[in-house]
Amino acid sequence: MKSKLNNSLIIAAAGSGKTTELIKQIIQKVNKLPNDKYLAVITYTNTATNEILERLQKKVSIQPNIFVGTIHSFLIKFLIKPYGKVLGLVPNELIITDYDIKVNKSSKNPFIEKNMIVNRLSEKGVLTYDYIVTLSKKILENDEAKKRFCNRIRYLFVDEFQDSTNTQFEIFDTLRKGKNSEVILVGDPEQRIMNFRNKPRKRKDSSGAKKVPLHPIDSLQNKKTYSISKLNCNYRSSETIVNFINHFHSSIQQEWSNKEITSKNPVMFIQSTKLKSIINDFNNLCINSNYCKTVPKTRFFLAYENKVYKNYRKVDFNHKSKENLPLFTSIFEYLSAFYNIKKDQLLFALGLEEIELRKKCLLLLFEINYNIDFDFEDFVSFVETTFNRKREETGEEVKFNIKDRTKRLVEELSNSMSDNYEDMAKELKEYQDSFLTIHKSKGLQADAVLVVAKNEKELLMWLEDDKENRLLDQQDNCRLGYVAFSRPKEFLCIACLTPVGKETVEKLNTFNVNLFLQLEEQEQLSLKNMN
Ligand SMILES: Nc1ncnc2c1ncn2[C@@H]1O[C@H](COP(=O)(O)OP(=O)(O)OP(=O)(O)O)[C@@H](O)[C@H]1O
Repeated sequence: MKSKLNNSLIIAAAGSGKTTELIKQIIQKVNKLPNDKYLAVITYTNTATNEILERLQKKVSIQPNIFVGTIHSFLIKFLIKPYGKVLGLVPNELIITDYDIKVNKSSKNPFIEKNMIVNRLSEKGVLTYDYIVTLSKKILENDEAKKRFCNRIRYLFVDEFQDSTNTQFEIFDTLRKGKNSEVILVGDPEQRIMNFRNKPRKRKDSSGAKKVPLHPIDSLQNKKTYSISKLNCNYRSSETIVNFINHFHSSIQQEWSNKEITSKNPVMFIQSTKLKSIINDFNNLCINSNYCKTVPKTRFFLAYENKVYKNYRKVDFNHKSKENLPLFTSIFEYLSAFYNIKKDQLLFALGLEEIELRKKCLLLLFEINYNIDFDFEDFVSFVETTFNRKREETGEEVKFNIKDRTKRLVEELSNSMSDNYEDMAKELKEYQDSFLTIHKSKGLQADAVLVVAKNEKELLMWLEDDKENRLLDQQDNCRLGYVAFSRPKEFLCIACLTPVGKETVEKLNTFNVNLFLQLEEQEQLSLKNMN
């Protein structure tokens, strides 16, 4: 007899051990899975896919009817390959590309122009990632294809559901509506920070006014179609940090659950406004047991934009072994193409010691991977100045006409980097300090974290504690604050690069944040007050 289907949305806030819960639920379902049906798990990255597969393998045997993969591989396997050709929507041979088509901003209607290019490519069998989703939706308009799709999958798990687009959700929801499958969505509404990539389109409401619709992870919480459950534990952070982040979460109040983290370090606001002093203060606080009970081993320096820490992103390389890490091989290859020099001649041609070259490669890596506002024009001069290519003998600058090739080369490099994400995470772990954008810090954790706002407005968005205002935030600003504040295990410091007003200080006080002003500045201030 078929067991009752329970479609559910699991709200899993930061540090709640989401993957552990996901694995537990998958195993329960594997035990009930009929041989002729599939259990599918949609993950957000290849790294997440591998982690889930590895952890599952330890507990159950992975049968061919278990699928774990990204949304695009899921759609290709279950919709495009079986029905795309039959329905005459794609030719026989398919090429899948993650190339993002960009049309000229000055174009009259960039949206239509992009669609035309994407459609023309698909006729030739070249499918972009975005188009895979659109095409899948089109396939599901065919009743027979829809029926077969629904009959094939018994259980569908979706990890990081907050980052799905509305169209992706409509595809998952088709399975729920088919009444033969169970859909389990897992995510955290407060960690939805990919709007810059998945911008939701405005739709007309009943009064005819154009509005951006709520993301399904928010709207489903008021409907009965999915049963809602919440993971209330926080296994990552100290009690003070859990209490602090609870002010901002719109749907969960977490409990401090990792009793091994007994320190009650206060959350600090560093009042200096110069980055150098802020970092200096943070360094001092980390080694002052009145503020931070144990000296942190790993630390994150976070900001919205990478450029905040541009002068600090140098990492000490001297203790590294000389083995060729895959990531560096990719960068060496990139440089060799960029300068048109054979790989083994790079050191000589650039006049650098190997250790120097490696340090500079790391700078390049940070620039490509962590700078989301990255500009190709600037990038050429960034590479040229970083490597400062001069003729050894004469010191004369050597110039190449490299601009045209840059974009392609950088894309190739950044693609190979995302494949190597695990290695990169390992490399980063070797360093005690990591300078990251908030986007890149998602899913990671460190003992101590410094989060720097570029101005008071940004800080106030991060500190927004009104649920309605947070829901209406289309730019992810409030949620970026939540992601950053929820990274530390033991110690959290916040700072702002512009002075903050009395009201902001009062707001910080209501959240039990302690203010820190360096002694010298305190003295200057009291002198000023006396005069
Ligand atoms: N059931 C558990 N008991 C004890 N510790 C746990 C449990 N689950 C996870 N942890 C630990 O808690 C920390 C946070 O877990 P994890 O990174 O899986 O959280 P998450 O839900 O993915 O958080 P985020 O959404 O912020 O990335 C990790 O150090 C993990 O080892």
